[in-house]
Amino acid sequence: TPVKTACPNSKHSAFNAACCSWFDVLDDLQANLFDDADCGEDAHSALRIAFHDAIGFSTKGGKGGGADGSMIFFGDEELAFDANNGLDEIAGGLQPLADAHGKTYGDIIQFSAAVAVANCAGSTRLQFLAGRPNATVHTPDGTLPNPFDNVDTILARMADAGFSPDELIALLASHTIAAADKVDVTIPGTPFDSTPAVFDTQIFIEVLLNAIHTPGAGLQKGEVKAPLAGLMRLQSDFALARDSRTACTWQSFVNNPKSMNTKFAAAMAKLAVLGQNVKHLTDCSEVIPTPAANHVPPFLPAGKHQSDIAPACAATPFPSLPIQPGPQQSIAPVPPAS
Ligand code: HEM
Ligand SMILES: [Ca+2]
Repeated sequence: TPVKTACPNSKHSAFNAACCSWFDVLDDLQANLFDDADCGEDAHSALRIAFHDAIGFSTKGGKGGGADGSMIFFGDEELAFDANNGLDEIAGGLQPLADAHGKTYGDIIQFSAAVAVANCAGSTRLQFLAGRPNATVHTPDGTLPNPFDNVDTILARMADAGFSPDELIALLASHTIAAADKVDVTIPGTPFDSTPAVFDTQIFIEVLLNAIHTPGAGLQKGEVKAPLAGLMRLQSDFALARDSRTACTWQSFVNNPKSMNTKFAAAMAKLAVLGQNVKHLTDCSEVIPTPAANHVPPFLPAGKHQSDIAPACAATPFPSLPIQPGPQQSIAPVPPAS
């Protein structure tokens, strides 16, 4: 049976001694960037930048190098793209961390995303493979799906990068720990579901609620009405939840956190190595912490009823969910990173 050996600089021990240096990164990241292993704004941003770095890739070639850290390595160019608005902050936090520990930007981005997800209760541990070389090519603008794109455009871009519609919906579980700073700059930190610090299925439920609220300074490009005060809904999430190609997969996660987590982890494992030769990478998944459990089953937010759901999967009825007790809440913004 495999045995762990103590790592030299920390309280940790590892099955693979080559992974010990990642425990040092973990301790530094958790203490100094993630405010003591928090599922807050910095953790959310770390997951977002992992998507934005990796998706700049085409199975046909001619785009970027995938999960290669070009978002930081060529940050002067790539952080200026509209779709990367706001990612300068997390990039600026990760760059010195990578430099201090002698890690590449491609590795630090995917590592911090896996740790970020682990900081959010209800998630599952993601795979982490180490050893991505430095980026060598700039990613051109236009590789990110936009919230104002139609479903055809979004699915085509994801397919070009090698992802099926089902995999995209699984990846969008990420929007359960997400908020927008830049869609409407008058209301920074406005979350996409009522539980932005919990990796639960609420995003899949709440995007299917009928919507009545226009937050902030009115509806912006790529934004549609929200179901609760304090929430924001992206037009892309709205459309993908209702399109016949994706609606049933979307709904399938509503009452099934286990399936959501399994499929999210599988799609993230693929995303994290886009453009990389996995034969040259070392499995350091053992460094990723075990997330806390979420003991709250999927619910309709207080004040909502089953009749407020607009089901969109023709094949299967929307599951019956308990209603959160108490009066309807206005959802608080995610506080800015300190
Ligand atoms: C159709 C595809 C997608 C679109 C159109 C989209 C769009 C957006 C937009 C507009 C924001 C708000 C940014 C801001 O204003 O601060 C956002 C946030 C976020 N997105 Fe996505 N996204 C997509 C897919 C994904 C995927 C696949 C992931 C991860 C695997 C992801 C992770 C996140 C996270 C974690 C945030 C929150 C960032 C924070 O709170 O700081 N998104 N997304
Ligand atoms: Ca959530």
